[in-house]
Amino acid sequence: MNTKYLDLLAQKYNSEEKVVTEIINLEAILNLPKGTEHFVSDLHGEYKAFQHVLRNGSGKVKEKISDLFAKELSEEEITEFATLVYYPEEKLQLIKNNFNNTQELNEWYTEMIERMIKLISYASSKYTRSKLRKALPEQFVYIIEELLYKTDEFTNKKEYYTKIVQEIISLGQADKLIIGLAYTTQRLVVDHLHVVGDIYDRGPEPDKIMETLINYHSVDIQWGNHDVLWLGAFAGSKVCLANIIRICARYNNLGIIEDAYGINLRPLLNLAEKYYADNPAFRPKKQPEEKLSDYEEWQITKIHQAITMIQFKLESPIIKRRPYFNMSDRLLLDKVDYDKNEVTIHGERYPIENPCFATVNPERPEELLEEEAEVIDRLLFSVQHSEKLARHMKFLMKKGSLYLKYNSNLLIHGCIPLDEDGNMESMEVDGKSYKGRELFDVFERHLRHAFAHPEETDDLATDMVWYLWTGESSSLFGKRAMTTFERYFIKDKKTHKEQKNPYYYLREQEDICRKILEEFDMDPDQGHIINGHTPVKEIEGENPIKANGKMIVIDGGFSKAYQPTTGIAGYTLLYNSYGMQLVAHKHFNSKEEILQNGMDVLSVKRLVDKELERKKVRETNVGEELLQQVSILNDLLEYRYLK
Ligand SMILES: O=P(O)(O)OC[C@H]1O[C@](O)(COP(=O)(O)O)[C@@H](O)[C@@H]1O
Ligand SMILES: [Mn+2]
Repeated sequence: MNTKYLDLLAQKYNSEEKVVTEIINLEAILNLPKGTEHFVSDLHGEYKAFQHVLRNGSGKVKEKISDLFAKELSEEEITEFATLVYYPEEKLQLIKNNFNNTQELNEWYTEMIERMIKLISYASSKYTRSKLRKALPEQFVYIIEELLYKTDEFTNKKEYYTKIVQEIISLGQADKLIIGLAYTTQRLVVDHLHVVGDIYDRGPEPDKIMETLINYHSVDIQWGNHDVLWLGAFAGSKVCLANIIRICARYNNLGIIEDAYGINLRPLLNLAEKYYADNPAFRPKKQPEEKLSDYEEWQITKIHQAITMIQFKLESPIIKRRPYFNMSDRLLLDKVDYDKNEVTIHGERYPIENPCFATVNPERPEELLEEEAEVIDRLLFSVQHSEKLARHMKFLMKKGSLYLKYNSNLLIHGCIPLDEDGNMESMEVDGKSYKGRELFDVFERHLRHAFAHPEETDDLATDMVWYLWTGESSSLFGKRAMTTFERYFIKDKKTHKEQKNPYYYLREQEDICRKILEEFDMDPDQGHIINGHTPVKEIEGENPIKANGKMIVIDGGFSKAYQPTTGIAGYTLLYNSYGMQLVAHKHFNSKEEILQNGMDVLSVKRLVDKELERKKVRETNVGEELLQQVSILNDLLEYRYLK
């Protein structure tokens, strides 16, 4: 061990006792049961549903309450108490309205505080006191610790505790304390959160999800194809930018661009008003509760067309300057007969429905009008200067990666590109061929480079970010080609089909999953692949657990727009010291419904894997780090303090 480093460390641990204490502390932590990991994916802007899953810890909160209180509380009381833990502010308000006098209310407060303290004591039993302290509401740490660590045998203290609780109530602090305790419980129930991609697009509030994640105690993110699209836009890719605005227009979410991120859409609207009219193919998709005036709907329809055409035009030069992207089939603007409104795809001619080619010059279809070029430049400037978006994108970079190896599991959003025989599929980038893990690393390097150079808009790194969104060998897209053009303009549904990478049927096989785990230097006996991206079609009998449990698909099914195809809202995964549990969620309607009726949206749990012995921190990623620290501290002890 480098002695310079040890000298530096000795400044922090400047006595033998300090080193010894820290070693003992770390050893103690290593022997605690591993914390609970919570996996969610495909949130797609559905902040409220995500909040609910986070607040109830995919059912863990209620489970702990039932464990503790099943004997003394009825099912109804348990649900009511669970709701108080999920939404303390709102539930307090509702409950308080039911009381007729202060005495009744105070009795209720006393009981709830006692229950909450019991619950916290139980939920924190596998953590150190120091960790629990960090999770407690700051202004009440001292008081809660007094209440938590009371020992019932010393009954002479009982009065003292009763007094503390009474004081809290009479000082008007009971609500605050209950709210603080509720959030502490939520935090204790889940130790670490994994978001397996697709925070953005289709739903209305991705920005709020980002704020939640920024404030969350422990989280990592595996980027999804939609997240990468946003990162690309921020990193200077105009075509990614056109895509995010197109998707926001398509799902009636332009508020995200304008109101949440403060990006001015006026120039785009002016262009749209000038060149486009109503067009059924471009009307926004709405949820039943969303209302738009005819005027608003026309405006969005026009913006939708304007930005879609800009997107198609921007794709062409990239496809042409990167032949190894192998996307020349996608140069569809070149294949349109603008007089007849027909397009030739794979040798077949199709009529174009609902055309909107007013800005296209048939001689040079990819050429942007000066106005279009100006609009996209102004949009890019605005995007790159949005303070809030910058904060969100930087967080996404800091906590995110294309894949993650965590506690012997491999977490990826999309796929590992495979050929039909189950071999890693290779892709050529700038004259060199890559496959498997190496390909992931190349993709990630380019993404990070593009992000570090937002002033570059046409370099390889920036083009590669777009490739990740839509390229045939992208680990995030996982399909051969994106048929956006066909879905807007051609009636014949066979042209809409997007062929999936063989990975999506091969992943049913255990040996393929084992091979993938080995490719990532992981133990195939221990590990699992945890995958998002594709909704599990429960309706059609699809099982989210595949390949003898080696593959777990956990699309959370949060996206309302996609729920009719899945039959269930989706899945989340929990992994604690006893093993893994898959949780199936039903549709989340509203917080109000849960507050009123206590309806919880969880159902079945399937045991994915049961540990024969309870897993300890020692056997986890965190444990590995702690073990290294212990070893360094032992070196320090020997070098500095032991004669
Ligand atoms: O349903 P929409 O809005 O038409 O989007 C469809 C597009 O979304 C994609 O499915 C990608 O999004 P997902 O990652 O959510 O699957 C594309 O393959 C497809 O072209
Ligand atoms: Mn996806």
